[in-house]
Amino acid sequence: MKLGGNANCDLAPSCLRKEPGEAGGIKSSIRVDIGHPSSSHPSVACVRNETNIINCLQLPSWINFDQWESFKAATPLISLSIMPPTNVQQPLKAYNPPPPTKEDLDFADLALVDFSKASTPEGRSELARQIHDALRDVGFFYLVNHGYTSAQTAHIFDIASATFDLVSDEEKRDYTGKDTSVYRGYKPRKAWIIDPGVRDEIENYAVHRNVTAQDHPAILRPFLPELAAFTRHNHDNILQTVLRLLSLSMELPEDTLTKMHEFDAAGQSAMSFIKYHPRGECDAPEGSNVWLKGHTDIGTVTILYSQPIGGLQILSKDNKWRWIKHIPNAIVINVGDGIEYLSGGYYTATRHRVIQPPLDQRNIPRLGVFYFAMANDNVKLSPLEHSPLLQKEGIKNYFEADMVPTMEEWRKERTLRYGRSELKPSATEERVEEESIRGTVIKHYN
Ligand SMILES: O=C(O)CCC(=O)C(=O)O
Ligand SMILES: [Fe+2]
Repeated sequence: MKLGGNANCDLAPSCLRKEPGEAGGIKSSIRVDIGHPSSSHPSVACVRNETNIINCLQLPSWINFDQWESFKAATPLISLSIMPPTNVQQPLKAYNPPPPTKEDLDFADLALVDFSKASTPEGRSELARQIHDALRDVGFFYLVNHGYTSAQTAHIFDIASATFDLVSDEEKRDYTGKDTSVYRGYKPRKAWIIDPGVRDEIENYAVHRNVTAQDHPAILRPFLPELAAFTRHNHDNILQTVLRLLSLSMELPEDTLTKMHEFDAAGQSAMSFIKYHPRGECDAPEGSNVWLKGHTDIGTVTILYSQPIGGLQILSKDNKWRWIKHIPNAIVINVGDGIEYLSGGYYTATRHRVIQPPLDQRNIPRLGVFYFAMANDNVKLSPLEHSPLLQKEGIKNYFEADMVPTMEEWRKERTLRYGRSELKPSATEERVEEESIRGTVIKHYN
């Protein structure tokens, strides 16, 4: 193992990055840029003090975790990020979900958007029309040919499964998010109120898109390059393309929304793994089968990797809850509050919930992989008034002029209250509870 004691690391410019907004850009911690696993970017860890890179370590293929742990212990650092070489990965147990339900359920009719058409301007115009109609009529749609193979997606599910099943409760506690205004690290079961006297059985593990911006349990560390590539793919390929189509669909320049969602800007677009533990019969009051209350998503675009265990339902225009059907290796897309406010109500954030899975899948834990996109923190969630379409169709303002939140304010206020704040029963709708945030009403459905 080479432990050079100088700054002569030709990888340094690419492996260290300035923290945005910092004076002089130097922080007393180190960063390792991860690179794409399909490239030949070597695994490297760099150590820096206040001003200089003092040591770069190129990790040879034979390093193991004990050696890495001793290196870390022997190195007086404030913080350290590492991309371990991919060949120290232990193979993970494959996650094998059950087959899709055979029950004849009332499924929502979602459009299938073929992303392979997005590479040409003509294709994007066609897809922009398609997602326009899908969002106006139904609110959710599928994406296929999104660039990840079934095997790549399956391995992300293997990692998600290990995040919950192969980490001890004690270690989970060390990586549990402390700040309840942001999803980061684990959220344990029972943190949220579902019904009076009923708590959730949902475990979450949220990962900032810059995966080295937080520490991870040991089992995940060898997979950080893969997870980094995954958040990049979600952000740069899937999200940015959806945003281009959305901008076009509102007759706006194609980069209108992409500029509001920069990977490197301050913001909270993040990946999440979610595990729903089956609820015991006695844990819920008679007749309550809601696992995650009906809600709108807080951010702009939600990317949900289709998985076979049923339970996700959307509230259709006719006020009926309809199931989302599993399509292997498809992505399910919906828009959240952010797009509703930016589009002045032209696109509404469709309400959705998770209920107990159908009978033939009962008592099976339900695992999900998501990328929850948010606009840059400093984006004001006011309508894109220069859209000719919105001007024609009418623009709704959800907030008084001096109350319009930024994305950061909105996500923090919503996250802080979610599952914790007191909700009032709606005066007009049954099984609906409400809260008011900045003078706008947020509804929660059972
Ligand atoms: O688990 C699902 O299928 C949906 C989860 C969801 O809606 C959310 O976490 O916002
Ligand atoms: Fe949601």
